[in-house]
Amino acid sequence: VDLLQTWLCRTMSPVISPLLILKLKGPFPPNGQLLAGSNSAVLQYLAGSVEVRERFISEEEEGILLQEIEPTLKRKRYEYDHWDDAIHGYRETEKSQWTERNKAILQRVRDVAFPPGVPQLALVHVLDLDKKGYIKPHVDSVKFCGNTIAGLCLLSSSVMRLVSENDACDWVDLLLRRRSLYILRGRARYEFTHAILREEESVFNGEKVPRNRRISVICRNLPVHESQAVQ
Ligand SMILES: O=C(O)CCC(=O)C(=O)O
Ligand SMILES: [Fe+2]
Ligand SMILES: [Mn+2]
Repeated sequence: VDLLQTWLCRTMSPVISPLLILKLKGPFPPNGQLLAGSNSAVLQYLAGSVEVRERFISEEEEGILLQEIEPTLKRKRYEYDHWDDAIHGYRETEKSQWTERNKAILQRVRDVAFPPGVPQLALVHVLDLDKKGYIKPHVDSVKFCGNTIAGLCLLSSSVMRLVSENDACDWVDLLLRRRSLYILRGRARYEFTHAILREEESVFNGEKVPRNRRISVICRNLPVHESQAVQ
């Protein structure tokens, strides 16, 4: 029985379950659905700890963020060949100073992601993935990052895959459209790895999600021991 389950898991996980294939006949994504998973139990398990908000920023706001980010990024080179890195084809920066307009956008992110008074990292993480870039499955360091990760997605849509660390058969894909905000908390942040799929694998519910250069702007809170230390 174990062998059979393993075999089923291996054949099922990269493709889509029959349940989800049925939905493909409708508009894409079906019912505006942004989450797809290996089974309904895993979708339910993560329901309270994953959020995707489409059109969280306007095109104009995306442009204003890019204007401030681009000069810093352009001075760096994309990194490709560090086999040990979780991220491939990227450059990044951390930023604490923002123009008033962008401060207001980031404050909106913080307001929906974190309850009032939660100690947050002052530095905002800006990650620029090349068209060929991708993020391998990983769990963010519990030493440096608290229970919530909130990321704004600029320039390109992409697919984020969450896979249970207990059972690789349990996975959920998120459709992260350009200008959406995603939030991972609790279970999704601690018990599942997250990854951004490479161009060749960038498929959601059977539909190709074209990948281009993608920039994420990520706000995080502090782990509890850190926030206690600064009080
Ligand atoms: O680009 C993203 O949205 C996720 C980045 C990420 O997983 C990380 O920096 O730990
Ligand atoms: Fe991460
Ligand atoms: Mn390295």
